[in-house]
Amino acid sequence: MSTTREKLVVVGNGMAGIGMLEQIIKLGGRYDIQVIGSEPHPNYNRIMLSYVLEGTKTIDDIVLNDWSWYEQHGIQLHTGTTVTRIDAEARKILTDTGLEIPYDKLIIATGSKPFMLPIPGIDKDGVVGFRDIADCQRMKEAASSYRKAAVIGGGLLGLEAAKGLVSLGMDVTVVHLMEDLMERQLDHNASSMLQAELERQGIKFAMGKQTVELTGDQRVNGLLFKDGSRLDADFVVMAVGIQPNTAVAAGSGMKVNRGIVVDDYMQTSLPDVYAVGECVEHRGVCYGLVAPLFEQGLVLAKRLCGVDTKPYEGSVVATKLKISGVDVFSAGEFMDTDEHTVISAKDDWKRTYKKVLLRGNQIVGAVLFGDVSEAANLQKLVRQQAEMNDEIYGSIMGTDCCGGGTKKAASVETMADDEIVCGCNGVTKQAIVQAITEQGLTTVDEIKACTGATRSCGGCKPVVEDILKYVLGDGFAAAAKKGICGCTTMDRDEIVAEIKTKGLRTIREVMHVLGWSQEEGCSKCRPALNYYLGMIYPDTYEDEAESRFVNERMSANIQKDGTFTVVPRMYGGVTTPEDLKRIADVSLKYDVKVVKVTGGQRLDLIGVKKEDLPKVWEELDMPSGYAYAKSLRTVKTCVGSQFCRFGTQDSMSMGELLERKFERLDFPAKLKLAVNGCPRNCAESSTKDIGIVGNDGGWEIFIGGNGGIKARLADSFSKVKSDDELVEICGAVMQLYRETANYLERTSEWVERLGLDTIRAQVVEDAANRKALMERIELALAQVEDPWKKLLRNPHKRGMLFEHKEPVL
Ligand SMILES: Cc1cc2nc3c(=O)[nH]c(=O)nc-3n(C[C@H](O)[C@H](O)[C@H](O)COP(=O)(O)OP(=O)(O)OC[C@H]3O[C@@H](n4cnc5c(N)ncnc54)[C@H](O)[C@@H]3O)c2cc1C
Ligand SMILES: NC(=O)c1ccc[n+]([C@@H]2O[C@H](COP(=O)([O-])OP(=O)(O)OC[C@H]3O[C@@H](n4cnc5c(N)ncnc54)[C@H](O)[C@@H]3O)[C@@H](O)[C@H]2O)c1
Ligand code: SF4
Ligand code: FES
Repeated sequence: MSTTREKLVVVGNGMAGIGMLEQIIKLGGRYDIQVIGSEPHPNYNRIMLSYVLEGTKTIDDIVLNDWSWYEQHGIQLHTGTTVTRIDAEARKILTDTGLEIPYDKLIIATGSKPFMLPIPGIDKDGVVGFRDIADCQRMKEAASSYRKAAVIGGGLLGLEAAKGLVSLGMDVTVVHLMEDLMERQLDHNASSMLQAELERQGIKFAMGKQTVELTGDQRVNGLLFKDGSRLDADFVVMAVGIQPNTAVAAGSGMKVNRGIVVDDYMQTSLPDVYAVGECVEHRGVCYGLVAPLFEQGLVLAKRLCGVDTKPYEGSVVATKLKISGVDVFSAGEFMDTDEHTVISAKDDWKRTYKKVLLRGNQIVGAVLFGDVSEAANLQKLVRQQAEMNDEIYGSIMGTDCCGGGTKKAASVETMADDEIVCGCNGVTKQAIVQAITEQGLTTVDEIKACTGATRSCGGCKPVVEDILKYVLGDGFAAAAKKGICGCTTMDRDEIVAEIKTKGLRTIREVMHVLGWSQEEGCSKCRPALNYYLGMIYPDTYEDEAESRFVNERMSANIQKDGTFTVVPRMYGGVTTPEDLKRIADVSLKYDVKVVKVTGGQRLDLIGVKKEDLPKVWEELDMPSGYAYAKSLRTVKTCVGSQFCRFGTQDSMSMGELLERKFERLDFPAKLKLAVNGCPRNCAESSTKDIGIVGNDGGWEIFIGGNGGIKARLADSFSKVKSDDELVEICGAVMQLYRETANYLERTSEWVERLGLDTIRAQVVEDAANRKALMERIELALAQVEDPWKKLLRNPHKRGMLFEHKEPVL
């Protein structure tokens, strides 16, 4: 028996080709594999280029299979190499680098290229498509040297490109041929709501414009439209659709229409030659999204491994725009006709819109704007062409009152094993179930690390969570439960509940009554219990300073040389010449080593000796900036409407108001805010725990942002019309966070754990609950006092903490 393996050659090192190879590896296929790719990179997640452009991901972050993956699986990779010809008779491919590689089975996965409008000026400098890493780098470079960008095409790609360029500081106009954006996915209602939202985020639009020429000398300097009008632009991104890469296939005699024609098993018109991905035309359709290409890849991989498979019968596509704060979803049919039964709801105040289309009684399409919590569910229903019934209606249209959890579990049960749950990464229900049962996974994060599901747009997270609940059943709650430290098996919720029901009042009492394994507790549980008790009994609990971390005990940040830092409060980042003079005098007098402007717009006096701290605070006579505390740190503001010509809201005054109102309160972890006068967002709301952005009609609130190690963009949470509403929603969010977060849990983790919808339901939708939360935070706020003022009044404590010779650590 021959031991020689068959030669499998893949042309194209993109998501489709490599996704299919991953399946072959999983199925144990035995081939000698070679991959040829034009780009100089290993396989990466093309869809994440939008995030690379806006700066929230790096190229390294989006690599799907690094160089070692190819080595590990014995795959020979030729990067920077383009296949120029297929010799189907001699069964070999030829490359631009002079390679001739024989094959037994050949897979074409050459994807698409951006369609460049055939107009005069298209070859000028400063005109790019947006398809690969090189394009992305060109765009980032342009943003550092040029200011006015035009993006031609208001589809998914054009809008994501425009948002990325706005984030890079460019002045961006989207030029769109039609009157409605994303007209291939959205109806007029959703489209106009989308446009309004994107305008709020700083994108400009030129609608119904046909570009007939790109003007300029060597470099583009503008666009000329058919109606004679013009637009200045020194950088142009072409995003008017894509064209399958078929040249090599066509040149080898394969049947090619718009794409390479394949049958239901991805076979081309030539023997032993297959094709997958965007280069393919299947039953007359060329796809431009990743979910179909993973479905195609799975069928082909099974075929090549001799595993029984259903034919590929086409995909029902769903889209989600990857722009933070813009929730829009579309699946299946989206334009209503006389043949449809239409279920719809539009709320102009909340700026939400839902539409579900039925043919007969079958769900054949859906469009959502503003609230996409039902997206994953609807995507499945549309794919299954499910029959509408009262239960489904109730859950989608929000008239449901009970039993949601049970229904979700049931709907997971009816999913086919090979149904793709994560479209972006081609992960099936079966792969997730196997990962849970065989590897003992208990969290979505573990499933993400193991299977890749939820790794990209995150749209599949609710379904992954449902699968987790469904597979683990009662074990889900047990698995999720972990003691807060080694001293107890109780989690936060249980401890807080026991403190309340048993009326426990001190740390020692909690540890004793709840059976702590170590009588004195540990450095993990003591600060946590101190916080929980203070949160539960704000007006009566006696804070135990010795249970706090050293920085909080000293009300200053200790540095590596043993000195401390002093950060005076500057409300909203605004100061006065008098305060600055005092800071300068004190800095000189006490020999401050460095005065540093912090990321939160405050002044940090670094290098103050421990014994000088009380005197420094006394002479500064300014409130503490709490730079050491699990508390409200800073409210960063932009200039806003007082001075900025773009400003629609007074961000400086609002920042000051919020900082004065909520300072000094204990939180589970540090809390940072930002307030902006308009969607240009100069004070960077998206990386703050609470980010506020002014707009013409009021304010938009974002929550759960984080710019630290685990960076996370804040989610759009609520839009309000008045300053009072803004303060109330912010206060209620803060109190809910105080009451439900684990100690040290940042809002970025808290929002992911609780879910935005749960938080919104308690804070925005339930007015009575919001009021109650506000009352409780007001009670807590009534107790707070500046720690330095308090300390300076207490000579004994001052002596003990700062003039005592023993180390305090
Ligand atoms: C910015 C951006 C954002 C996107 N966002 C989403 C999203 O959110 N959701 C979604 O579903 N889809 C999204 N897409 C679309 C998605 O990325 C594509 O559907 C997917 O990458 C197509 O995979 P593919 O393997 O068929 O083609 P590609 O990923 O294009 O891979 C083809 C590879 O083949 C190489 N190649 C071509 N010709 C040759 C040759 N002759 N010899 C050697 N190599 C060759 C190309 O250089 C390329 O590397 C996005 C696309 C872009 C550009
Ligand atoms: N979030 C996502 O799912 C996502 C994001 C980016 C890209 N993609 C995919 O990448 C591919 C490319 O995206 P795309 O947006 O370029 O393609 P597209 O075909 O979806 O949209 C192109 C848009 O350009 C408009 N247009 C066409 N000719 C024009 C002209 N002369 N002037 C102005 N506008 C014109 C069209 O009306 C259309 O709305 C698509 O397959 C898309 O699905 C998906
Ligand atoms: S400073 Fe404020 S108001 Fe002015 S452009 Fe920036 S975000 Fe808008
Ligand atoms: S569907 Fe986008 S990450 Fe899963």
